[in-house]
Amino acid sequence: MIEARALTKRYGEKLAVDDLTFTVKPGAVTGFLGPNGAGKSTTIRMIMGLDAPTSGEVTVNGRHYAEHTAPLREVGALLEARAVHTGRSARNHLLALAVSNGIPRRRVDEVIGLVGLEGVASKRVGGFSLGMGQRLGIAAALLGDPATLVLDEPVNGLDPQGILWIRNLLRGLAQEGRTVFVSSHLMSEMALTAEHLIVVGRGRLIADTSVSEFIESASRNSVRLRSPEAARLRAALAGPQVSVTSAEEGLLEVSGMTAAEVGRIALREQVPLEELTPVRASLEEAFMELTDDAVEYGIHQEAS
Ligand SMILES: Nc1ncnc2c1ncn2[C@@H]1O[C@H](COP(=O)(O)OP(=O)(O)OP(=O)(O)O)[C@@H](O)[C@H]1O
Repeated sequence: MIEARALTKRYGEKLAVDDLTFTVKPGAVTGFLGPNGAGKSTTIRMIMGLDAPTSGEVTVNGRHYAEHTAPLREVGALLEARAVHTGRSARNHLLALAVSNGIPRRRVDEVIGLVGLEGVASKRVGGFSLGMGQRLGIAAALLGDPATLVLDEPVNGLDPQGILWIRNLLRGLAQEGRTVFVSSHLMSEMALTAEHLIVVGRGRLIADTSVSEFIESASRNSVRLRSPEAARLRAALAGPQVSVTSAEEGLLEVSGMTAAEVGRIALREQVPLEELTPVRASLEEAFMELTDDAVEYGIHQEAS
């Protein structure tokens, strides 16, 4: 369990994390979502005791990170992907971590098996691919068999096979009853991996909700239709909550009405329809809409 209360971090003038209060519960994958610069990494560093809050606090399994006597057994972390440049083998890297944290040596081979690195465990880590490096990072996070896992952008730079592997692994770990908190700036990836979402923008909390509710609330749905009498239909569709646009002659895009409602009006007006299609906003669009004014280096700023 991770609990943040009024968590705030200021770097000089910059408020990187602004009064965040949220709880990450065990038994589900919780996505930590926000555009670049939203404050995700800063929040994760404070969870892991690598950065001190300016005000507020965050606890893991009921205590501040620094108060745990055996932190690796409480919380495992994969921080922003960076290759471990070392001449050590993967097994020796993990062994060193285990020994210095009072973890039995046999656990090393267990985690190597869990992440599928058996074949390369005696190879130098310095020569690992990004995907192998990520697996090794996850092995290190799992070493202490922690109840809580925190992963910062674990799928960055991975191929589809690697992404699928991480998705299944995280789901499995949550099913075992662990708390799994995983950051990403990719809405579509999180929708497939997470059940719950904490969404931030410019350091502030935008949403703390289930994935399905988030998509429902953020979706901007519309109806596309084609008719040889589009102009007449357009006039009949007009209303205070309805907006109609037309990108080409005969084609209308209607917001604020369901396809059924549009169909009934067309029937009433005796207007023939050649196409009537509900258009659902994509997940990325839904996410962009919600975080639009929260994007630090968004198109709007670049344009201005
Ligand atoms: N050490 C620091 N000193 C000054 N500013 C910082 C520092 N660390 C982060 N920031 C700023 O705080 C804000 C939040 O950064 P953070 O890295 O937490 O965002 P993020 O959501 O993880 O973004 P990304 O997806 O790009 O990693 C950004 O404006 C960043 O420039």
